[in-house]
Amino acid sequence: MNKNKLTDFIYAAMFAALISVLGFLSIPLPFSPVPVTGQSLGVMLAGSILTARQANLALLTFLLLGVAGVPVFAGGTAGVGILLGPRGGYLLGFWAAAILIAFMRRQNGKLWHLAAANIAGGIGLVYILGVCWLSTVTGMPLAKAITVGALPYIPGDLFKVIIATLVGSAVARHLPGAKATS
Ligand SMILES: O=C(O)CCCC[C@@H]1SC[C@@H]2NC(=O)N[C@@H]21
Repeated sequence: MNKNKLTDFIYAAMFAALISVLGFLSIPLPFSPVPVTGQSLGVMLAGSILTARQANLALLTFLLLGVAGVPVFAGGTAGVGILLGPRGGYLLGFWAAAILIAFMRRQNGKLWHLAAANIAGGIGLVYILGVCWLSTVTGMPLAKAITVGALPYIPGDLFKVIIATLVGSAVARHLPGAKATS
């Protein structure tokens, strides 16, 4: 295996582990099947720091571990049932979001570029896939799915955008081969 591939696998494993650990920060909401979770912060950090290829590998590893029964999904859950259940769209959204953020991030770009990428991927894309899936799987009308599956999470996820943008830009500057943001 060449050095670049090894680096990709090491970074992917580190971020799959980070997202899994942040999944234990999970707060159930009584009115929704979707918990507040730290996972999306890990997803935004992956997109903010890794290349698109590394982010893809990280999220693929995270999803495969969860499907294989390792308790990496929110609140220490696992299994294909979670992926096919009401929360599955958010999990697929995580995958797409990490790749989108990494693609949108500009080399030596401004901090607000990274913040915009985190909002587009970590909130926009995750919510679109999550809410549409939630509505389809549960039979909930779309408006209700937006009310219980998106609106309550916006303040917390905007806070995660700020953290991921500041931490991501600082870390990326010091990682070999990573893209710096100023
Ligand atoms: O079951 C899982 O592992 C996925 C949970 C998804 C939670 C979503 S992600 C976007 C929104 N922000 C949160 O803090 N929770 C929801």
